[in-house]
Order: sequence, then C-alpha cells, then structure tokens
Amino acid sequence: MAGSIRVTMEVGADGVALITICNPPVNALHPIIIQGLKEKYAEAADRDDVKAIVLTGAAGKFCGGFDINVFTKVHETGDVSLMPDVSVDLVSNMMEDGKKPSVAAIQGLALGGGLELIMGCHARISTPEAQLGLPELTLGVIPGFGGTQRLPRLVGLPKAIEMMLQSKFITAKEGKERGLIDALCSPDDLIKISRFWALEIANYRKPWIKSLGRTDRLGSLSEARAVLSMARQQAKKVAANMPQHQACLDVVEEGVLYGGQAGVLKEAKVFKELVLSTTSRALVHVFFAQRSTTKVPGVTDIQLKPRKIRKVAVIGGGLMGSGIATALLVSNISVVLKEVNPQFLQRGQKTIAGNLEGLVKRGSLTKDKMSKAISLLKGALDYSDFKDVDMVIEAVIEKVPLKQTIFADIEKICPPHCILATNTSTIDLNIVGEKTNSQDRIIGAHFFSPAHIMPLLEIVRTERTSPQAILDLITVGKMIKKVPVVVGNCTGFAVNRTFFPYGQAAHLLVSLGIDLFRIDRVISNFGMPMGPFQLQDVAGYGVALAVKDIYAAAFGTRNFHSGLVELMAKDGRQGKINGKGYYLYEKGAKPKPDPSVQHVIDEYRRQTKKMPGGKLVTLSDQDILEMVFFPVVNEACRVMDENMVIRAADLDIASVLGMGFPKYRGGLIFWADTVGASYIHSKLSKWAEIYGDFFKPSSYLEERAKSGRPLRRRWLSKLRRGHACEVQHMARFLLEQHQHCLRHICGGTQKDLQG
Ligand SMILES: C[C@H](O)CC(=O)SCCNC(=O)CCNC(=O)[C@H](O)C(C)(C)COP(=O)(O)OP(=O)(O)OC[C@H]1O[C@@H](n2cnc3c(N)ncnc32)[C@H](O)[C@@H]1OP(=O)(O)O
Repeated sequence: MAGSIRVTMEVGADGVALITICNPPVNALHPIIIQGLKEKYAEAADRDDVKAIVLTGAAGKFCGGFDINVFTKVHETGDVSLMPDVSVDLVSNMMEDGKKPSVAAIQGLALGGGLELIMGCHARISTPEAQLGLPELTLGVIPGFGGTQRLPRLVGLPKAIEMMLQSKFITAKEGKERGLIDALCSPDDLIKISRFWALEIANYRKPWIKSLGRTDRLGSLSEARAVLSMARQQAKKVAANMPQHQACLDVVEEGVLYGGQAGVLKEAKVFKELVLSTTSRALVHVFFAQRSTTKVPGVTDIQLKPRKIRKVAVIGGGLMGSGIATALLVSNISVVLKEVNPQFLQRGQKTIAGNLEGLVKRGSLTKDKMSKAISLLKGALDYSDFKDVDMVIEAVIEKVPLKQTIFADIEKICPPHCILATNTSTIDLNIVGEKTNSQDRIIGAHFFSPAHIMPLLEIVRTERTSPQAILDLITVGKMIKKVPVVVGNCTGFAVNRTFFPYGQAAHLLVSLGIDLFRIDRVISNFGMPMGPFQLQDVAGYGVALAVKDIYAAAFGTRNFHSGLVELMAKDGRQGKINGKGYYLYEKGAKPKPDPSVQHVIDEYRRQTKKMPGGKLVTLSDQDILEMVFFPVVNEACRVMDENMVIRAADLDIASVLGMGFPKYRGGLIFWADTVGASYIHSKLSKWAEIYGDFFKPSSYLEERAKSGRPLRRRWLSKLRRGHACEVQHMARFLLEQHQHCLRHICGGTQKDLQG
C-alpha cells in the first residue's frame, strides 16, 4: 500500500499490535483502508508474537467515518457492490469475534463508520474531548457497520436513538458516563494505557466484552417498544419527507426483537436500499457542495495567504449590524460598533448583549465566553477608532447617497489594507463605491437575518474586487462559522435575485383566487421552513416595500407587480412586528391563520382583476408548488447564464442555507434537475401564454430543455467565450458523457472503464 492512504501495523515487544489508520485529513475509511484493516487483522490473528491489538488513527484523529466519496461513486454508477463488506466481514468476524482482543485508542473524532469500528473492539480508551457520533442519517443512510445494533447495547436505547436520529455528537467524557467509553486519559498516555488494557483483556484480568451480545442496556421489551413508538412519532414530525429515520428505527427494532445478529443483517440490507435513494443522492451532494464553496478559481488557487483580521468596525447597530457584530465577537474578533447618536448606539449594544444571552440560553455559548465577547466590543460615535481596523462592514439602511458618503469617509480614515465591505442586499457595489478610489477593496458581505445564527455569507465581488480581499473575507467567514459563497454583482446578488419570483408567484396565485394559507401549506409540506406569506410576516413588510421598485426596474416584464403588501399595511397589519399579518402572532403560541385578512384579499383581487371571468382559478397542489418554484428555477438559470455563481452547486448551498430550501432535496438546481429541464420548460411556456411574461422561460432553460442536458452543466456558447475554467468544465462534461455512453454500450462500471 503506497502513498498517504494506508494502514500500518507495528508489533511491540509487549506482544501488542498497534494498527493505525492513515488517510488525511480525517482518516476516512476508503476501500484501501478497509482492505488494509482486513489484512492487518488477519496478520495479527496469525502471528504468534501478537497477543492483543490496539486500533488507532494517525495525526490525532481516530476516524471521520466511511469515505463519502464512495457514496458518490455508487450514485453515479448505481453499483452498490462498490461498498466493501465491513459489517460482518471485518467488524463482527475479524474484530469482535476474533481470537485476540482489540482495544480502540481514540483521539479527535470517531464518527460514523469510525465509531462503528470502535464499538466492535472489546474496550475503548479515549481523550476526554474526542467527538463521538453516528451522523449517517444526514447523508440519507443509516449506520451500516453495525452501529444501529451496538450503540443501543452500549448507551441504552433512548440515548442511541437520539444520537442517530438527531445525528448528535457527544464528547468522550459524556461517552464515559454513558458506558460507550471505558477509560479517559491524556493524549500522551493514550497508546500506553490502551496497550496495557488490551493485554489485561488478553490475560483475562479485564472482561472480554462483545457489544453485540449484550442486552443489559436495552431494557424490557415493553420499555423498548414505548421508546421506539415515541421516536417514530417524533420522526414523522421532523423528517416527514425522508425515509432514513423510520428505516433506522425498523432496523433497531429488528435487533431488539430478534437479537443483534439479525439486526446487523437487516441493517446491511436496508443500508444498501437507502444508499441508492434520491434523499441520499441529494444529501451527499450537499455535503460536498458545501465544502466546495470556498474553492474559488483565481482566488484560493493562486498561493495567496489570508491576512489576519483582528479588529472589525461595524457601521450601524440595527438588527443586521448587531447580528454581524455578535457573530464576530463570539469568534474572538474585536468589534467597533459605530452609530450616529448615543441612543442608537446603546440600542445596538443592548441588542448584541441580548443576542449573546440568547446563545447562552441555547447552550451554544458559555457564560465565560459571553463575558469575553462583551469585553471585545467598543462603541463609537465617530471614526477615530477606525484607524487600525482590518475590515469595515457597513450595515446601514439601503440608501445610496448615505452609503456613498460613508465609503468616501472611511476610505480616508481606515488603513490602506483595510477591507471595505457592505452588507447591502440589493444595491450595486460599483454604485456604493463610486465616490472612492478603493474599488479593489470594496466587497459585499451579505449576511442573512439573524446574522449571528443564519449560516450563509454571500460574498459579492465586482470585476475590480481584488482576490486578496475576497480571500480575506472567505477566511473571516470561516472563522465566524459561516459558509461563504462567492457571487457576482447584480441586483439582489445570487440569493435574493434567484428567489425574487418566490414571493411574487405566491401573490400572483392569490390574485388568481388561490387561498393563501393553502399556498403556505403546500410549500411547507414540500419542506420549506414556512410558506411565502408567513415568511413575509416574519421578515416584515418593510423589506418587501423597500425592494419593490428596485426589482421592478431591474427585472422588467418578468417582474410581477403586486399591491398586496400596501393593502395589508393600510389595514393596520405589519406582520409579526405588530402581531397581525396574514397570521396572528401571540407570545409563546404558534402563528394562527387570521380569517379576517380575507377582506384585504378580496380587495386585492378586485384591484388586480386577474381571475378569468371573475371566477376563482382551480389548481392542484402540484400546480401550486410548481408555479411557485419553477419561476425561481428560471431565474436561477439566468444567474448561472450570467456567471453570477462559480458553479451550480453554489446556488444549491445558497438556497439551502439562505432560504431554507430542503437540504434533503439537494438544493434548488439539484432538485430542478431531478424534475427535468424539459418538464419545467414546458410548464413555464404554457403558463407564460396564459398569465404573461412572469413565467416566460429563459434562453438558458430553453437550451437545456432542447438539448436534454441537466441545468447544472455549462453549455457550448459559454465555451466559445473562451473562459479557461469553462473549457475545463466542458472537457470534463464531454468525458463524462463519453463514459456514460460507453457504460451503456458495455454495461460495465466506472471501474471497468477506468481499467
Ligand atoms: C457505513 C457507515 O456507517 C457510513 C459512514 O460512515 S458515512 C460517514 C459518516 N461520517 C460523517 O458523516 C462525517 C462527515 N464529516 C464531517 O462531519 C466533518 O468533515 C468532520 C467533522 C469530520 C471534520 O470537519 P472539519 O474539520 O470542519 O473539516 P471538513 O472541511 O468538513 O472536512 C475536511 C475534508 O475532509 C473531507 N471529509 C470529511 N469527512 C469525510 C468522509 N467521511 N469521507 C470523505 N471525506 C471526508 C471533507 O470533504 C473535506 O475535504 P476537502 O478538504 O477536500 O474539502
């Protein structure tokens, strides 16, 4: 076995074989590793000088689980046999039932298949902070190396179900309290103590325990049934559209009823079915897509080094500014919060304190860290503290002259290396920076509200923004635990622009006579956190009113003019702010549909005169879903066509993290490709004829529909423009097409073709 992916074995004079998994960065269980483990275990079993085995991971990490790249290969080929047999072959037969005892020496993390390996060992020694978990359900599958059977037998059914269904990690310290870990020790002592423990088992001075044979933590049958039944009800609520939660419970139940061996066999069968599901394809896509957003050609591949950002000035202490300041402070970045007067400043500081207290209440921040964060905050009423800041993030109201003045002022005061960022969600960055000579360091840092919680950071670059400024903001984004997505400079940028038709389509449907609460229901059932009307209530009508004219000017005839929000405001409704919108909001209660909103809707329909012959239009739930989302997909096509995103997968991540598009559908473009460009195009064309240009298909969509190519791939006219990366995309695309054809002709696998 050559290269960095390998399993090593060293046999000491004490008779302990130390088997080490090496596959940086997280020691994932690549098929080469699995093969290596089987070989080393077989060798250790055969050698007379080996009495016991210690299994560990290289470079301070035990193992991040099975190699998820193999799932991608299975998805591409449909060939489940690419999954090596680990559960029975390695974990049950060679490790747990092997003739020499194994002890796991754990550091850093043991996740998924990694945790399943250690549960096949006869004892587990760990450093206290190591992270333990079975996150397989987040990939649309269930644990497949015996985890559904051994975890309940080690930590008890309720905790095991919680860890699997919620993909919850625990520390080894908690693992020790729960019976998953046998002993804790420092990293320096880890191997020494594990060797000792392994020899103690080999010499029968410590018990030789096989987890799969245990029943003492499972409780009585009736208790187990009650726990499973409650878990099923909960899963129905939180994971209605996903198969893996109920499947996981079925497999756990099999083991409770018929024993661990039966459970392991059922687990293997169900795992193989789930790995081919659409949900798994979507979730694995999201896993890699999320990690690829920070790979930006021309920025992260040109040997630039990120500069240190120690102090940031935030201008504006409103909802956005305070949220941004909070996110920076909790990541140990000093913040100067600038406001125009003492009252506004105090209000901003109070909001930040409230945000921090909220994080403490949610358990995501300790009191000590909260005090540290507060100590890093300084209020300011002028720019004197801006002399040594590394970055400014402007978060004032969306007024062009105000922003232009601010940028002209800060350009004079801030040091020349300082990045000048704006949190605008709509205004062209070239206009914001028009009165400066610093276009190379002007950049958009578009956070989503509440900024200290929402994970997306849309980084907007103009043609003149320097790669260094982009790299620095990506780095800050990662430091403050956001997922940065780099996008181009256009009205609404990538996220708001793509989703501008979302709310408008809902208004259009209401004008045709569709019940607004039904629209919200259809959209939430699809998997959005809430429907478009509730979203509007929660966001406040000010946002909708502020962007209305900007969208109308930018999007021409594909913009749908709706007067509904104005009518709502005229009726004394402000949404959640005053507790009265389309829904009624009472403290501590769920929002309730407000039937009295009907007279506003009637007035709106009278004014818009969209209902044919004055009669309510009849549509199915599927029509409603498609009429809301297909225009969004259509705009996404334009966003891709204009190169506003680097790759289609970036829009998937932006839609999931910025708009709450269901992750298990893979993001907007991934989902659209499962529906098919041709179908979407035909529907939009039909509606465009009946209802006008709002639905008119874009040329990109039309091309895809005609050519039969998925939306996520670049097309030939782009190639003619000669962008180097597009040439690469196209080459890869042609190669994939070629392989695809060959596969059909030969009926072979990817591996056959490579061979
Ligand atoms: C049969 C079995 O039951 C099935 C399984 O085991 S399925 C796998 C279960 N394991 C998981 O789901 C864990 C997935 N990984 C993670 O959650 C996180 O990567 C982590 C907590 C391990 C580390 O997080 P973090 O330090 O932030 O690093 P992160 O950027 O996520 O990962 C580092 C690199 O490792 C890769 N990686 C992480 N886990 C991986 C895995 N299990 N397989 C393949 N690659 C993996 C990432 O893709 C990334 O690659 P890149 O640098 O080329 O983008």
